Amino acid sequence: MVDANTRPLEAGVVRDFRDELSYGGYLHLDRLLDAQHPVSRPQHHDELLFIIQHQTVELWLKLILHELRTARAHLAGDRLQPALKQLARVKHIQHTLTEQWSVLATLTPSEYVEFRGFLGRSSGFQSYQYRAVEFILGNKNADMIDVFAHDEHARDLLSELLGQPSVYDEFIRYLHRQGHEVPASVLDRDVTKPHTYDPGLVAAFRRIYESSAENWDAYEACEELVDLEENFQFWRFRHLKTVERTIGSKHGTGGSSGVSFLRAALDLTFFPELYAVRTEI
Ligand code: HEM
Ligand SMILES: N[C@@H](CC(=O)c1ccccc1NC=O)C(=O)O
Repeated sequence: MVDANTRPLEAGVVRDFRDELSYGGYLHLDRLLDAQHPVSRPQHHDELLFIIQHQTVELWLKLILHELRTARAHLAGDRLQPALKQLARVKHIQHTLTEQWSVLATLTPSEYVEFRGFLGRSSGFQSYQYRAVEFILGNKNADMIDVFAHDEHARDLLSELLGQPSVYDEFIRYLHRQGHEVPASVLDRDVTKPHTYDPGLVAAFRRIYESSAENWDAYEACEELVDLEENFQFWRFRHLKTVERTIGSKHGTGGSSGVSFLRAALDLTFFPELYAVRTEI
């Protein structure tokens, strides 16, 4: 134990950053910490929580998208293990994002209603990074881009991802190159449309799951994708429950019916055949 209950600074500790890269400089903390601008008047205490909760989500979404793009490129280049490494990282980020809901759940309905009106028609529905992650995972919907008529950067990003194969498309193409029998209709599909259920693909996965020892790589990758989808659904579910306890069945600021609109998203699936194969085994 230190006598004075204080830790003396060691002689080697760097103190002069006039000519050195500092922590704040490297991370651009000046910009990062100057990006929280509550709009409520008089300023409501809890609006800072609301802003920071969303900003941290957006930072993690940026990293998820970065990792998924790289995972997709690895799959396209037949580098399965590096792709799985990126997906493992995405799964950890998803855990953090799902856990993070508990912070916002401390916002009571009476607190939120005091500044909700100041949010106007803005809504998480307009998160282009969230939509980008959905697109790269295969939940394509060109209509979603309409919301970004005001934002060229968002429109360009989403249009780019809409026209590219999803992570699932690249995985299926990889399986085909590895000699797995995959329906041509799936390989040649219009990638701007959402992936739809294909029984021929279920048959391909069934062969992989029934001879897992001989198809270990593919088998492992299938289970990683199921983890990823499940984690995505856990996030959606926590969002739904947080919304339910905060605004009940009010309509959303973005113009939707609110909770029932969000509940419908729980029926969506990125990888339907990976779920269907479970019934076949
Ligand atoms: C008290 C907190 C929150 C409430 C009451 C709430 C409410 C809603 C509602 C009602 C919608 C439906 C669209 C609309 O009409 O507005 C929605 C969508 C959405 N929200 Fe939130 N939200 C909350 C927090 C968050 C947070 C922290 C995020 C993280 C970025 C988020 C991200 C989203 C996304 C991505 C959508 C679109 C979901 C989809 O298309 O299925 N929300 N939210
Ligand atoms: N849609 C929410 C408002 C909301 O939560 C929100 C508002 C602005 C930016 C992000 C938001 N988060 C999620 O939708 C509501 O209806 O209360």
